[in-house]
Amino acid sequence: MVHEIIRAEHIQKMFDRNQVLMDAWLHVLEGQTVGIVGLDNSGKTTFMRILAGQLGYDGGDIYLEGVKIPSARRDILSGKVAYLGSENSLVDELSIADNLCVLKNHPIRDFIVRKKKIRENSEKILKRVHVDARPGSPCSILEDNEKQRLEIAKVLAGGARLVILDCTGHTYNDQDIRELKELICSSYEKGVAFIFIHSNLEYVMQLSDEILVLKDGRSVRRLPKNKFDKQLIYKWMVGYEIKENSLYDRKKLPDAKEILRLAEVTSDRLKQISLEVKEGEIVGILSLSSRWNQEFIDILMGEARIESGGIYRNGQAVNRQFLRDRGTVRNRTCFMHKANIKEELFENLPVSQNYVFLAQQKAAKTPLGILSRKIEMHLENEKAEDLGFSPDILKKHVEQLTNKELFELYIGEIKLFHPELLVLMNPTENSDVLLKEQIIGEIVRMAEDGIGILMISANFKEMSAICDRIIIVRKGTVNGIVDRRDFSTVNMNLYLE
Ligand SMILES: Nc1ncnc2c1ncn2[C@@H]1O[C@H](COP(=O)(O)OP(=O)(O)OP(=O)(O)O)[C@@H](O)[C@H]1O
Repeated sequence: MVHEIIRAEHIQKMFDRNQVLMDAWLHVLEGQTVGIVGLDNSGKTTFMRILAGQLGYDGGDIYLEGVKIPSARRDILSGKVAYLGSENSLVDELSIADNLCVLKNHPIRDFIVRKKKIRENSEKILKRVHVDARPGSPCSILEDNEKQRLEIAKVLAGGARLVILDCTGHTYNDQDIRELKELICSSYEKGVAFIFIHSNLEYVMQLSDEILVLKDGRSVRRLPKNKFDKQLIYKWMVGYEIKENSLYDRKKLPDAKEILRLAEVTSDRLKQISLEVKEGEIVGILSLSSRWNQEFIDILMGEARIESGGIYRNGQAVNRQFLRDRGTVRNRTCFMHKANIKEELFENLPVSQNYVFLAQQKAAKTPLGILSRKIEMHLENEKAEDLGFSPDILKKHVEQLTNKELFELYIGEIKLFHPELLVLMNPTENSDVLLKEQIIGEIVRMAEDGIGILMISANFKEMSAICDRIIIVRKGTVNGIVDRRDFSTVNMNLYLE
């Protein structure tokens, strides 16, 4: 007989006067993965944190392994349900073995025996989760997805029966999804179950046995695997029909000049990378390594050194100082990594004041004072609409912004700078299907305005909707360049394997 691990009925939750969950329900059986999908703010994370005992709730019932759990006994849930969010809990500076700390409740009688056991157990776990590293190595050497698999193994070793993977903001590629699926399936024999949340519906469909659609705080549909249908699921999520990754018309600008060129750039992780971006072009880089991506960005931003090769802007060789000076009259570059947007802003100030700082940076660092109020008023009165967002956003503090508003703010900032080069890293990461369409549409419009765009992502489908060509990076080097007209016929996986 298949056992039920968790069942939740009519869950309700208020934050202040905001009713976030109205009627959320689900049940998960042993040996099953349930995918949960819904637009941003539909209440997925709140619901999951309630199931994991991290948050209380105002109405409804939760049953764990058939037993009703009193709402005051959240500790029972947190003992059996592990919630793994987008931020991983491993400490980069500690060794993998220390992070796993697999020996629980052992009296430390013999330090050497203990160390040996920890190492042996860590080796077993590393092998099981297909991570090719030594237990003594620091966690910082691992890719994000390797860290996630280790975390799963860790919570399972700690006795979790339900593992919730709330990874909306996590960047996966097909290989990562295959590895994750293998780990999930091999864990079923331990009598456990999983919940998987991600903004990429295809990944959710690949990993799940059932999908639950959450809309405005209510569970609205539950579908078994043989009924999965992307368009239908989007319709339930959004409320009307929507097409994802529709192909955009891309026109080449006549006499477009070269904006950026890399000639055989080599560094610690980059091996002889050559590429160019012209005005109005969208050039994709399909790379599956987050560490390679980071180093590539660091080099483009002058934060990391290159060992050989050259970087050219508008045909001129440039140095690190020039690259560091982005957003200036000389170096009209904007960089957008959605996950980091907030880091570039002052969270406790209203949006309008953030713009004052940005505008001042642009206007050669004029002192604050009358000028700032002038810019603020200008923004409030005229500029907000030009920049594409509602005046209401200007008054909000950055920390109160929704995902959509943050994006609009960022686009506003880009427009304020009129860059000639825009570097994007995973631009639609952590966005629901509606916001994704908005972001992609905005990128195309900026290219039409002549901005040269370099888009780094692991999402081929999305890139192929808008890019003029895609550069495929494998093991640090360019493994192929595919032109737009060949996107539909070329099998990208061949370049990545
Ligand atoms: N601690 C909190 N205090 C006040 N409001 C909150 C809190 N946590 C969440 N909310 C609100 O609850 C609503 C639902 O948020 P939640 O994160 O559960 O949705 P979600 O579907 O997981 O969205 P996303 O995919 O964007 O993470 C949002 O309006 C959010 O602002």
